[in-house]
Amino acid sequence: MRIAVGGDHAGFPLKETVVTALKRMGHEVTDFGSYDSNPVDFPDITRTVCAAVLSGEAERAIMVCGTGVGACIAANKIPGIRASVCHDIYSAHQCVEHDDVNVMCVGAQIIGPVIVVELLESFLKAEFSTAEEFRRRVEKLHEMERQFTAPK
Ligand SMILES: O=C(CO)[C@H](O)[C@H](O)[C@H](O)COP(=O)(O)O
Repeated sequence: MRIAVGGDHAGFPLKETVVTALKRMGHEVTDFGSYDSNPVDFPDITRTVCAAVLSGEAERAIMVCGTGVGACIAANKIPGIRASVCHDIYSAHQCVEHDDVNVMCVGAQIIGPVIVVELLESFLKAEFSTAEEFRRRVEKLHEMERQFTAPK
């Protein structure tokens, strides 16, 4: 799978683990930084990573910040992105199966290099259910994006 990865300064060390693990699993990885621990604002990297998903350059994305929360808020501002913070294995696959999540956000200040690899495996193996109720609910998310997106 083609995966976009990004993170801020707080996420940088764990992002390196994420990139290495994804490549080892055989995924095609685009690393959008940051590339060191110098302070960077999470909305800037999140915007770039999510743009790669929306353009089709990447099928899914992983964002790493301190808690995963800031990146998740930023990603969910972008129509077409469904992001979730996932720090447990059940959420990591259920969020795809039920909610068609395309960006998983994790916190480097919350979890470590062992759990993050299991989260990646769980998230990337999962597929969106064909069940009508889940399709209907995600379609309602699209309707909300259209309703609340300000006209330009
Ligand atoms: O977790 C985050 C946002 O939800 C960020 O990655 C930062 O860790 C957090 O905002 C703290 O910022 P700082 O500049 O590292 O103090």
